[in-house]
Amino acid sequence: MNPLAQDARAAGARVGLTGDTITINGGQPLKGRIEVKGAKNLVTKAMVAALLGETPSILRDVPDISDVRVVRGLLEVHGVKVALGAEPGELILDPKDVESAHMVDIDAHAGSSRIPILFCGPLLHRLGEAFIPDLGGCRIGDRPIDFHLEVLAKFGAVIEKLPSGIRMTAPEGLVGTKIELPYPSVGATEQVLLTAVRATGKTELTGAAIEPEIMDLINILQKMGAIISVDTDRVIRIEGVDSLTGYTHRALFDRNEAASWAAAALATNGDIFVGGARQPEMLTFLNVFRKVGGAFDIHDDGIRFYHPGGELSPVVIETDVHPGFMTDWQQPLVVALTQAHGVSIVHETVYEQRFGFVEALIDMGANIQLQSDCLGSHPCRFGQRNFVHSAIISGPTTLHAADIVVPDLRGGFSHLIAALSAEGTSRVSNVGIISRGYGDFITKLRQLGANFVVEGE
Ligand SMILES: CC(=O)N[C@H]1[C@@H](OP(=O)(O)OP(=O)(O)OC[C@H]2O[C@@H](n3ccc(=O)[nH]c3=O)[C@H](O)[C@@H]2O)O[C@H](CO)[C@@H](O)[C@@H]1O
Ligand SMILES: C=C(OP(=O)(O)O)C(=O)O
Repeated sequence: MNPLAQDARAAGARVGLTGDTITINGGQPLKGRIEVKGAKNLVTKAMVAALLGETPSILRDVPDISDVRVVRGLLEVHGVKVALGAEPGELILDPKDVESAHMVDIDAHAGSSRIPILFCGPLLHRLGEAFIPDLGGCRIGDRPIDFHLEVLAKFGAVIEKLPSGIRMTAPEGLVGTKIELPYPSVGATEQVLLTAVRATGKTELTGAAIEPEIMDLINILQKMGAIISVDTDRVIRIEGVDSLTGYTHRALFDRNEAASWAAAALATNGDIFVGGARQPEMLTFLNVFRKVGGAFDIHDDGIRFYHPGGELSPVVIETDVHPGFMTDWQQPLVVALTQAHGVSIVHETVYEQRFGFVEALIDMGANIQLQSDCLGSHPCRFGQRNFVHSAIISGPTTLHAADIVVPDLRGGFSHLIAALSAEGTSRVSNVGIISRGYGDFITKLRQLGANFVVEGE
């Protein structure tokens, strides 16, 4: 097994996933309606924000994904009572016992998600100390946390690196500051927000990320009593306040999940109505989907994505920070691009190693060449550094069945799509990792008429 798959398998095992291998009889269009819930990349941060409130928070449309379970476990370790609310997908997060909780067993969640790093600001405010275990998340590059540590140090955190993780204290409290991010990192922007809202005085962040999930986190923090303005040119200003209350919020839908099902509709010649998907957050994706030859209808309650017949066309894509084409969308779309007539190019500019999933597609018959040059109009941070971060996809190619070990979340979903579009029977293992970000995906595949068997069921 390759090291990536080993990491992924270990991460899956850590969060207790079952039904890890599925056998797929491909070659049939996916058709039907599924619903997407709140975004993994917002919900997990919204759960952390509840730590900042003096009163309980209510979060709605929480998806049943393992990243939510990991963050729930971390919050409970820190004394937050987490209970299910009256409506399906509703969580009630009560932080009143945080001060009296002991930090035990936090290491049990090490390596399962990247979220623990975002506990630092809230815990420093509430307890004056924080311990962060080794982080997980998809292995799609080095994934350093230098921006996070620099940001926290600027607020006044004292950081001590230990063999088992990172310990932080704030002997003088946390004080607002001026910060400039060298790259608009989603996580580092969230770190600033979650720390600045309760810091003493004002914070000015330039070079901020402005993804829709960040804007929704800002909505939540404002509901809690924070004062945050988002100005032009990636500048966010925060005025610290003395206390925050809990919030009630319905999470933004998961645009990454929606784009993945859209790509599945295109690659399998299918027709999928994604309930809960909205146009504004998907504008950039929809343009590319249309250029490739996919069709969509926007409805009040979701978006219908379908293959309208005819040939698919090649495209040139560069992934980028918002409002660009999101990095999490490229893997599922690449499967559809193997069916386009001509040469497509994908230049990945956000992560330096996000083409690990391509090896399995090549084994299945795809014609994909990987390059370390920047194959796009923008030279990126990875050019001239031997990172294989551009792909040339020549199509159409018939995909045939294979045995695949899923390497990471989005790569894994793209492997599912490939197996569903390929003729024959594929065995896809380590699918548990897909539950990190795709709630109930086995049920949804059934709703869409996929022909597969979960081993052991
Ligand atoms: C849980 C979550 O929300 N994950 C999303 C988040 O990840 P995440 O928040 O980890 O991604 P970032 O935006 O921080 O990373 C972007 C780039 O900045 C670099 N970087 C980041 C932090 C740091 O301290 N130093 C540094 O060099 C990263 O290596 C990467 O090359 O945004 C990514 C980019 O939209 C998405 O793909 C992930 O799905
Ligand atoms: C890379 C991803 O997530 P994470 O940052 O949680 O690993 C993803 O959602 O595709």
